[in-house]
Amino acid sequence: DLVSDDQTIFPKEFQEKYLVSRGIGTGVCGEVKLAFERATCKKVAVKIINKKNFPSVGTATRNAEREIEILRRIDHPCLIKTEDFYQTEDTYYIVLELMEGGELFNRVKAGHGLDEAVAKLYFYQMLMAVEYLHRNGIIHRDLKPENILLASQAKTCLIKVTDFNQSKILEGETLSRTLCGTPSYLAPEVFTHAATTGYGPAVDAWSLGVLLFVCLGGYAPFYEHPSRPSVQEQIIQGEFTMVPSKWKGISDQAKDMVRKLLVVDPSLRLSITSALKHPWLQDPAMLAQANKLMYPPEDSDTELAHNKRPREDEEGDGN
Ligand SMILES: C/C(=N\O)c1ccc(O)cc1O
Repeated sequence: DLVSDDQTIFPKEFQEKYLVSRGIGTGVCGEVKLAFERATCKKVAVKIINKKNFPSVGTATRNAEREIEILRRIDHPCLIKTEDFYQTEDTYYIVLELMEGGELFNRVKAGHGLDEAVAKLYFYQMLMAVEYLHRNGIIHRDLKPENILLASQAKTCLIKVTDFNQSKILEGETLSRTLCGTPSYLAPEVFTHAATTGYGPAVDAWSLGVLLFVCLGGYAPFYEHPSRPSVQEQIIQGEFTMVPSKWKGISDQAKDMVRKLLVVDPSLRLSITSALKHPWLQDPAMLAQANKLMYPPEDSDTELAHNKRPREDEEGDGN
């Protein structure tokens, strides 16, 4: 095994395929580094996860390989692709698609929300990605701004959801591990029913509601404050405030979407499918923009390609 500049140990076969560069992100479950695939110079992201954060027994490791196979088949324009997977005795190395725009977390500056039109474009793509996961039997369970990546520095860009694989690959989440991260995005039933009746895909609808609240308002709906109940209590009560100064200029339809997602009772909460039908998203210009980002026309269909080819009525040797 060779050691990279900051003492991270990488397996030899990994080093033979990838050249590791600088750190580009850190999360609860591991560090992310930029790397280059030696054969193609293609840039990738490598998530390095210390197994002690995911206590695994023999069966879990076998599960990891099986889960990797499932995840390799996951294919949606708004989901980060798992490109490769290595493990040593104490570490997982997950090679992921690189997103040049980084984390949404860095785009939603404290105190300033995104333009409503930008938030709508991003939120629609998140809904499409999560609806696809649910259709494939995967509940994300950890949707938050750090797990929403942007394809470029442009405001109007493709977004991709990541980390849906970690909890799926690295053995099912235990409630204790779920509670080890920041609870701000966790749905109420994770605290009140998870240990007994468990929880379903509606937890992702709640987290998307929190994400949309943060993108529009520029602050979190449930947050630690000395004079307030604990975040867990605020969530269980569904207590949040849309501060007028922060929400002035935001449309009533956008606020209605947030209010219908941040509903404590999962059976009454807006489902992902219903959210996609909400009036706020019936916006042809946004839908056209999102579809162009998710399904870009093939090169041969773009006007650029047309400009290169002489038209039939033009001079040319006919080839
Ligand atoms: C996890 C990940 N990609 O899969 C990633 C994480 C952080 C970042 O700045 C860029 C990235 O592409």
